[in-house]
Amino acid sequence: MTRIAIVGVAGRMGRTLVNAVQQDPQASLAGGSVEPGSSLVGADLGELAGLGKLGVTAVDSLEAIVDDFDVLIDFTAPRVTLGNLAFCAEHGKRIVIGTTGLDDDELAELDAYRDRVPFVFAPNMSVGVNLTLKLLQTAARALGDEGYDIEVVEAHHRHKVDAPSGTALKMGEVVAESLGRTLKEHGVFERVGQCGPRSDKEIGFATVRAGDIVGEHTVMFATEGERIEITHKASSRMTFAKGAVRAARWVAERPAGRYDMQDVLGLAD
Ligand SMILES: NC(=O)C1=CN([C@@H]2O[C@H](COP(=O)(O)OP(=O)(O)OC[C@H]3O[C@@H](n4cnc5c(N)ncnc54)[C@H](OP(=O)(O)O)[C@@H]3O)[C@@H](O)[C@H]2O)C=CC1
Ligand SMILES: O=C(O)C1=N[C@H](C(=O)O)C[C@H](O)C1
Repeated sequence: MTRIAIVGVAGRMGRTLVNAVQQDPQASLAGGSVEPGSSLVGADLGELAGLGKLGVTAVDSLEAIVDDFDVLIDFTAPRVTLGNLAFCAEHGKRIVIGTTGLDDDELAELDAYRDRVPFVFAPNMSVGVNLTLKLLQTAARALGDEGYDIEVVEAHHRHKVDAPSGTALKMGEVVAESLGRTLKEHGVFERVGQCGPRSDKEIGFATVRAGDIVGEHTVMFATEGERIEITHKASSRMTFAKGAVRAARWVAERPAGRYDMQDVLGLAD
């Protein structure tokens, strides 16, 4: 049985994760945290998640539950996540990180923990998106150098704070790597005004934010006469939450290292 605690348990993903842990017979809900000073400290996690009382209450400090859990699941914000990674290093815990929007410095800071903490870090925990990454690798190798323009389009709910999504960036990176390109050199994140025609090798990104869209990603390979689109649409956050719980069970048995969902799902090259 893997004992799991959830950081940001009152958030959109936090509440969904409570449901996913409860549905998994090999996982138990060991605790959950909310932001320090939150009015939800002491709230029952089951009630937060719409499941009725579970007898496990929200805390505002991981110290309070440090002996109760084996693996932390964190879908919050970059600085919060990095603090929790340090906590895990100090206390011999494991962590699954779904947080997106880390900048280059934050990514370097995260990476520095790879020898000290077993952790899974992935911008999208769904099986479907991770399979899509493999399809993109194949498509990019076959089409990318044959005159096909590559564009990534993503759509999310109106509350999302980072753009492009972590998944869109990952999709762009996979395509770029397959073609010996980099997003630093070839990524185009804005087109406005007299921006001129596109260049052959650029990889463009477009972002939609509207209503309650859970998460949609399309990578387009377009040339004269045809267009191929590889699309993933999430219709429920449970797909991410179930993946995260699967990752928590998986990482509970692993030595220190930085892993992603391709490792968890056995899809890594
Ligand atoms: N990898 C994946 O598969 C997925 C990743 N994500 C990513 O997960 C992240 C969260 O998304 P979402 O759930 O929609 O966002 P929410 O804003 O709904 O949830 C984040 C929660 O974290 C809480 N929080 C902030 N600081 C702390 C703290 N110090 N301790 C404990 N809790 C804290 C917030 O509380 P408060 O509201 O009080 O500030 C909030 O409840 C985003 O980066 C998103 O992109 C989302 C879905 C899937
Ligand atoms: O913020 C979200 O909601 C999501 N974020 C992730 C991302 O940035 O890729 C994954 C998913 O699409 C939902």
